[in-house]
Amino acid sequence: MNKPDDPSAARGISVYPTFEERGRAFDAQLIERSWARSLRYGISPADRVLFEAPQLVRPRELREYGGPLLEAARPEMEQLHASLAPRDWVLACIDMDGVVLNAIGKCNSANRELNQVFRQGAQFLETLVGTTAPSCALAEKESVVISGPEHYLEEARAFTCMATPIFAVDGGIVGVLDASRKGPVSSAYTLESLVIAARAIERRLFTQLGDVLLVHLHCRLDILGTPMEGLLAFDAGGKLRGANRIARQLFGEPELKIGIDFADLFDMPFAHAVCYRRYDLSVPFRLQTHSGSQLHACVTASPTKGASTPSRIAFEGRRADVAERGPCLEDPAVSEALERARKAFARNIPVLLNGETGTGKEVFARLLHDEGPRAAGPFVAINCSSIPASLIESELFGHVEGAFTGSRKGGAAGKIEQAHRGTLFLDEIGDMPMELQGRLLRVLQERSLCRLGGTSLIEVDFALVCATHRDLLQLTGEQGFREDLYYRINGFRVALPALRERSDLARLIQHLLRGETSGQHPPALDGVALKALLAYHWPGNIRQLHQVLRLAAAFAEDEGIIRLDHLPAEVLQARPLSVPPLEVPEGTLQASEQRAIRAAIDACQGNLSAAARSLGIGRATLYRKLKTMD
Ligand SMILES: Nc1ncnc2c1ncn2[C@@H]1O[C@H](COP(=O)(O)OP(=O)(O)OP(=O)(O)O)[C@@H](O)[C@H]1O
Repeated sequence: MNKPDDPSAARGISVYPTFEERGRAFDAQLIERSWARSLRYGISPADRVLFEAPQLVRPRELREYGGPLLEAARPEMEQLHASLAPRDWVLACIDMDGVVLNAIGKCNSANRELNQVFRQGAQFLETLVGTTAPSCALAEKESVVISGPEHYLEEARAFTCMATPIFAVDGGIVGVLDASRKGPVSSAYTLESLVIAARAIERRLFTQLGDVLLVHLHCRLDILGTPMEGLLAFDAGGKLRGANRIARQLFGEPELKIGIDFADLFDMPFAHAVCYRRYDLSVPFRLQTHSGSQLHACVTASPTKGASTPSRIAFEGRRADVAERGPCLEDPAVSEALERARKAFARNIPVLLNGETGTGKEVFARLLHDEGPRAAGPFVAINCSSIPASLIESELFGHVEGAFTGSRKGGAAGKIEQAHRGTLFLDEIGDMPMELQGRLLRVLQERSLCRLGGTSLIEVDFALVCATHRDLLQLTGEQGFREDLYYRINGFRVALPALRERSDLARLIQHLLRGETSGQHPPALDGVALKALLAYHWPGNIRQLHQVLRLAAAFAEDEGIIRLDHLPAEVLQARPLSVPPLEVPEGTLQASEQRAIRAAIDACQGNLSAAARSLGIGRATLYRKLKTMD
């Protein structure tokens, strides 16, 4: 074929790097095809189009018809431009008709011509400008770099430009993102940045879908939460509303038709995925496709419009105790109580914590200390129920040498003295012997104490936090606790809710699981196991939950996913009694059927084929029925 302006011939005499030198995957045929089309369109390389063609669309009209793409592209372009700034790139967002919606470039002499070429409303279609990066990327739906003489028009040959397509949620091309600059450049880094920005723009287009469930997926766990993850959007009925290009590559394009059901793609009921969102859990879990592929997934609600797209979901986690990781306090009642208690504590008002065992009373007390005005001082805790009555007096008040047989040489300071300029935490104060209650009251009133066996007064200055699982007021009525002491320690009372009453149980699970990993991702939680944990009544509260998760994470170490059989018997046995009520009227035939289906799925640990067999129905029937359930 006779090609008057063969791009490869031009390359031979060029100062521009060769394809190989640019060190990137590159399809030379893509440019040759574009040149062939440009020739066919009857354009002459000598034509002057780029600088002189009239503006096709006025900027005012652009805002209207290019609005959604522009809105999604602008923040990503600004960010990319800032990172490329020292090298005078002009970035342009161009719609599917080749019209420049927006361009960003510094106003300097190096950019003068490109700012003119990429003016708003100018059009880049192969039929008008021949081979350029944006026109070629639009035609080929592929990323492309066009350097100097690879441009069809002579007037464009002083530039290097690269463009990458932007795909809409339905898979169609919606525009391209272009980066251009004068002269030859090494392009690999810029092209990579451009592609990542385009993926981020596509993620922002998902936010324009409104209220959808977003399923983030990839076969590699470390890709989840990055712009390179697969993304599917489902409406409340489980119907597919959008899929990004990476998800389309994972499934194969024909599979992902808009409107198909979640259950047509995955071996998991949609209701389980919804369960992750309901509790706002971003813990990754395994999702099996009907073709048997195992994907890592995580579910989020669609981010609110305009909110920045998180570039990374926070999966980071290593084994660390609560003190290091910080407690989870997302239950509004708990966080509100903490806020008030902080204020009281800062004014030296004694705080009394009431709550069942394991509800986090000591964690709460430590938090008050760590965030209070005495944080630089000591935090001294003493459990009044675990020390024998005969020892508690010396433990609390200290003793002088010779106070009793076996007393320490030189005497010893008690816990109250040790808490000087810090915080004294008296746990299980309801178990303090009556006779000591009077002595404690005196210390609190006089701010001084006398060591056991001693005569001199020692001044003490400490903040006080007490805790108990008992009803102290009732105890005062039964003569088990001094009423005057009760009012003295009860400056501000906080009733810590039992775990079964907390609204942040799912968050706590996630939080504690993160602590069960050493330098890697936390174990994922199977939907059925999550439900069982949420349904259990947790008599041992957070302490018990922590133990259960620690054990389950150890059992699930090889698989990386916690399943029902990794949970202890007491959690499983309690399940049937406490499965959350179904959202269909009790007593109807439909309600009974749904209960039976859920029970079968739970019993089969989410394996739908096994559940269908146990129900005596076909798998397709089970899918059909699941579609009608939440
Ligand atoms: N908000 C929280 N976030 C994360 N972990 C917590 C939280 N609260 C408590 N825990 C964990 O739960 C366990 C029990 O907490 P803590 O000892 O504070 O409870 P407690 O009410 O003082 O118990 P007890 O009354 O039996 O002394 C600890 O392992 C602690 O790390």
